[in-house]
Amino acid sequence: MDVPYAQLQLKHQKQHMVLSIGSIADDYTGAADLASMFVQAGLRTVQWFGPLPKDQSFNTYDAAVIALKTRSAPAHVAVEQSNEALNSLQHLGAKKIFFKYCSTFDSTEDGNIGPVAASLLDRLQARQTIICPAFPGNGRTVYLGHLFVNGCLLNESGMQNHPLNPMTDANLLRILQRQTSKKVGLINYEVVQQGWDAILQRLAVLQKENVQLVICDTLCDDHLAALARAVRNSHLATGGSAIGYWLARDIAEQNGTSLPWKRKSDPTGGAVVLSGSCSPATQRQVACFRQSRPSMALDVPGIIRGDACVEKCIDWAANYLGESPVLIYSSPTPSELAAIHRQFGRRLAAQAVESALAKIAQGLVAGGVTTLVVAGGETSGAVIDALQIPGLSVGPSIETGVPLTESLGTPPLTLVLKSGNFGGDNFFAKALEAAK
Ligand SMILES: Nc1ncnc2c1ncn2[C@@H]1O[C@H](COP(=O)(O)OP(=O)(O)O)[C@@H](O)[C@H]1O
Ligand SMILES: O=C(O)[C@@H](O)C(=O)COP(=O)(O)O
Repeated sequence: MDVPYAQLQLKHQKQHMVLSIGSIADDYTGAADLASMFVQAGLRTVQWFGPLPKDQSFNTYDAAVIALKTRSAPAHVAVEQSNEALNSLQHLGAKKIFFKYCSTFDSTEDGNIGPVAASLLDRLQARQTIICPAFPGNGRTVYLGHLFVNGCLLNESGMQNHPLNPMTDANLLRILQRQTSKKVGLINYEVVQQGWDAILQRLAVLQKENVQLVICDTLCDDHLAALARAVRNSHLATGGSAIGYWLARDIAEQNGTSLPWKRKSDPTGGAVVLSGSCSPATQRQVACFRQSRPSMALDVPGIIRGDACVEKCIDWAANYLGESPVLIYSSPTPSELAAIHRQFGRRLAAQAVESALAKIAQGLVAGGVTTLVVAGGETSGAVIDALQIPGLSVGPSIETGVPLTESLGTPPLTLVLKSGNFGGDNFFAKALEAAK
């Protein structure tokens, strides 16, 4: 049975427990997106890479977002890591749990949204959760269970060409039901439109029918606000960062205002942009930045052959450090990407690019770089892991879903982790300006 959320809040305060909400995100940029929403809603937020350590205090934060790299992992690995993350959040008293996945519902053949959501339900002994990927502010809406990106069906939005998780179906009921044995259902827009009490009633009806995973039509922010209000007392909610914002706002309104964010990092070292995203928005950002700043494309076949491409990029970038930020990228067009996949295989090529960018990041930080803008979720995961960054203090948004952050640990670095499809054409310059 779910306990009223307000009662849990009181219990936390009495026991000096700190986290009002704990989240598990399936990739690093998605986590940054969610963390930025929490901050915007008024919660002091830490982003942590992996389970929160038990011997460390997080009592200066209202919210924690655990970033995992599970989006493209085998389903059993995603479930195992998500469960470990859940344990660590529960240890800190976070009884409101939010599972964050992509607003384009990025999935593998086997999951991982269904298996992870199902496992979290079981572990929390919760009977139902909403499935709410929509992000109307960024053009992602759900209508009659179908996901649209800027008015195009998901499978016609460019996501059908994604290098790791090509999305070739827009029907969320079909996608999710393929991933889990738990029953999947829908609350359609006619109900959502009527407001939170109608949603609550419909959830109760579906619960009687043993529907545990409830996809929610969402066309606008009013729908998100109503959905968040309807699940105020649920232990588990799942979705994109937009529903995360409304859940956090509900909590922040009860908690009061948070303190302003302060930076400790030195912004005067060198700055680089590393991009391994092939998404259309990143393609445009790469093209825009290249017009006015030094840039170098990765030689992917060379990397796979074992040529000294990484060293070449580091040496090249070193010439500019202190003078100008530089861009190092691999953002091939869909046809170039298809050719690479044919020649080397999808996984091998992706891993080679991730590993090269991660090594370049290591070399450049060792050489004095203190600001990194990284484009792409998997790419960010590889870079953060290579730099052994434990967590981030999350600051204000540069653009929707992309916050300015600072690494925890020494020396602090200024970091911007950008989801592939987020940001305007001039995003890289804007992020570097915000990082100054
Ligand atoms: N030339 C390339 N050939 C094959 N894979 C590539 C190439 N360039 C980038 N990739 C891979 O594409 C994937 C992009 O995913 P990601 O970084 O999550 O970006 P996004 O946020 O756009 O999804 C990464 O695994 C990256 O290594
Ligand atoms: O929900 C979203 O769209 C983002 O938060 C996100 O997860 C994007 O993933 P990547 O494009 O792989 O960065």
